[in-house]
Amino acid sequence: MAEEVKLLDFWPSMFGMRVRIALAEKGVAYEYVEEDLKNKSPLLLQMNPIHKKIPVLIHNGKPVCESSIIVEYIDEVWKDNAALLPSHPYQRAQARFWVDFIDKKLYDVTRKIWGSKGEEHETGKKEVIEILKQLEEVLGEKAYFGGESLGIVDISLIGFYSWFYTYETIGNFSFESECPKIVSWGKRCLQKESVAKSLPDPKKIYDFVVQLQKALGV
Ligand SMILES: N[C@@H](CCC(=O)N[C@@H](CSO)C(=O)NCC(=O)O)C(=O)O
Repeated sequence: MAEEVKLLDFWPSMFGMRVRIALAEKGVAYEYVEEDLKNKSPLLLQMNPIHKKIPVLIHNGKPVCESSIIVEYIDEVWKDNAALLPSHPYQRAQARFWVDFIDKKLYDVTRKIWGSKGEEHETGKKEVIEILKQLEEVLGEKAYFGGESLGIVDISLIGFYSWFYTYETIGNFSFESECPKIVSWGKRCLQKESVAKSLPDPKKIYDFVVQLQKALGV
């Protein structure tokens, strides 16, 4: 039976971008299915009945949910190409720690920047910069969080980089002056075709968020 790979996704999602990049890094052909999150498809509800969220990878009819779990699954199934996780158990544990840090910390505080005003908005800006400065420390002088090549931590963070223009424009600040190493790391990642073809135009994300703010009455 021919291998069937399908990705239920939503174009501005930094979580969906992770899976797109992982599949591209591995050279896996797949069917991209854009979801309307205001009117979720029966397939999404069937394949992810617990969270009802994207991304969902459907591999030969079987769903895998949660973006960082999907990236690890892709790394384990399509072993031949670029490894996305380190091979040494301790280094794998460290990579998973920083993926968990990004998941626990970054999404909620970035949402404060575009999803709220006043004190909450200002707090969000400060917290995002603090988190990115912590990640700058982790990156140090390495080219990537994965060392000499893109790894799961890079893949987990780079989707947020495509939202930087939105955060800076709405928040009226510059990541370049706050965390220059993260900005140059993002540009470096975008030199890779697997990243460049998976991340939307930052200005398209900004236009989407402005519409979202109007809809939410922000
Ligand atoms: N922990 C999960 C988060 C996915 C998610 O929030 N998906 C959003 C779109 S991106 O913000 C989603 O599907 N939202 C639909 C909903 O909340 O109903 C992961 O890493 O895959």
